[in-house]
Amino acid sequence: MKTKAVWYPPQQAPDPELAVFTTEFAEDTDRTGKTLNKRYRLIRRIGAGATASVYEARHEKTGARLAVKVLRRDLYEPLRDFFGQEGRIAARHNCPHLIQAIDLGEVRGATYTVFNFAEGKPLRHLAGNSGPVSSTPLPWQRLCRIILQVLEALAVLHKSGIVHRDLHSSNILVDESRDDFTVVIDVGFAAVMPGRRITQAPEPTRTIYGMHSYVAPETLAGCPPDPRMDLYSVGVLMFELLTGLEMIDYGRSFGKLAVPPLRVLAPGYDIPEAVDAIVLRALSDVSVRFASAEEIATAIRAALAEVEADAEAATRRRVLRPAAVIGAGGAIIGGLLVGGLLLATQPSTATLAAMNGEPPRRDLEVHPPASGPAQPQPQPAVHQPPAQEPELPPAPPEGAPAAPPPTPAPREAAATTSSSTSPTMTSVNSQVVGQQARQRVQVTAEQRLIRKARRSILECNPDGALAKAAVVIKRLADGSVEAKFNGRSVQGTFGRCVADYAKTAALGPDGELKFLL
Ligand SMILES: Nc1ncnc2c1ncn2[C@@H]1O[C@H](COP(=O)(O)OP(=O)(O)OP(=O)(O)O)[C@@H](O)[C@H]1O
Repeated sequence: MKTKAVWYPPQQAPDPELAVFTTEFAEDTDRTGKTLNKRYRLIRRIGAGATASVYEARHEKTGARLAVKVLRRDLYEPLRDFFGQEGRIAARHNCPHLIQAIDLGEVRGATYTVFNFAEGKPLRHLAGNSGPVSSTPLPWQRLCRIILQVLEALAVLHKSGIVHRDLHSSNILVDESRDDFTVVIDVGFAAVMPGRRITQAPEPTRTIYGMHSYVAPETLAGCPPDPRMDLYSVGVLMFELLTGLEMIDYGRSFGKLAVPPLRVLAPGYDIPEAVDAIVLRALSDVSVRFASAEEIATAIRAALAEVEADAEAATRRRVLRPAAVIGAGGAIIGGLLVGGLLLATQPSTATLAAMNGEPPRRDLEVHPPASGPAQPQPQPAVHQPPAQEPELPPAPPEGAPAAPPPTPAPREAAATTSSSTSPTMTSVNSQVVGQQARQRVQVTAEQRLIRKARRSILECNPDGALAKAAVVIKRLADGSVEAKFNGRSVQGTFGRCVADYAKTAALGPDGELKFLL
């Protein structure tokens, strides 16, 4: 089964009475230097928000490093109990990736919660980004490893009937000195699902908390808390950190939004289609979204394993070839060279399909990273979600021929909105992924060359017309390398830049690469 990156537009319109409030708040009293209940010495304030101030603190007796969150005294009275539940939620689990509360108290009318101190910096600051949104994409493998830890924390919350509701890139702390150890903080907006309530505090009704673009569409439509709402936020996190672009606020863009594949928005970052498919599915209508944190985690692990299998196979080939050559003499050298050449010049099925008259890909404008962050353009809806949960097709039997590699989806087909194109869902079946891994091994050498060529060409900043060109790169009889775009040579700055890359292209004699940019 192919892993296709498809986005299914959310079907629920935001509640028409939805009004957006940006909370204005007065400066909260800074309690730095104070000791709460003779126990917690507040060393410095590390955060001040709408509901609380957070301090780095020391336990007077044990010297333990802690974080103490003191609710604002002027907090709207009915909300005080609600936010007070954060400590109870954060104390009832044993997950290293979820912040743990160790005490609750009150001092002169101020309610406070004591947490273990989580080292690290907010996820959005990881790649040196200091703005509200990460503007430099994180390498996908690194991000996936961080997200797996976030999903572990979510799985624990969800099993206890709790929805976090405020997952965003500031509420995830990542410790680079400990191999990106990740902790999810701030369960202050969490909702406890009916039947699992742990306090009698009334849930604020008709009020939606959270960071605009991270809030799931069905939340804005007024649906009751559901773990899948957090999975939408995971999709937004991945989208923003993989592309360096801000996710469009669904509440303000209902009906106008389409989420294009991430590889189109962030060319040159080698985002595999499997990861693209995961993000688009997480951002899709709730009926087709992943059902649980574990389900996304399984899909992410499969994507990581697939790439690792590719890399291992490539290493094995690199190690095996010279040994065989040395052991068997000149005749085999000739054979291997021919074999290697065949491998390098054999276009993948996808390339062949595209080059053989199938409609070229008509994705969005391609924005090379060098030209600065691009904004996703409003597009027509891509697919309607199926009426019910789509069934995953059964895995092919062991030994069955591998499915053909994904063919670039023509935009025209992708833009049809109804039953004409039945949606294909991401399969998380490991057997199928295994098939894909085996099949990809056969084309890895060529894929690697194409990847490098694409990246180098995109770094030359092709203009809009060339950004989607069919490219042919060929070593000529005189040893030089020629690059043609839609059958034509290119001139000017772009042409010179491409020519510089061509001089370095690792193509054998008569070698040729064909691909869509
Ligand atoms: N346990 C912790 N360990 C280390 N730092 C923490 C911890 N808890 C919170 N912080 C720091 O304090 C900041 C504010 O924390 P938190 O998000 O919980 O407060 P908040 O008042 O709910 O903030 P906001 O309104 O911005 O969501 C965090 O961004 C983080 O940098």
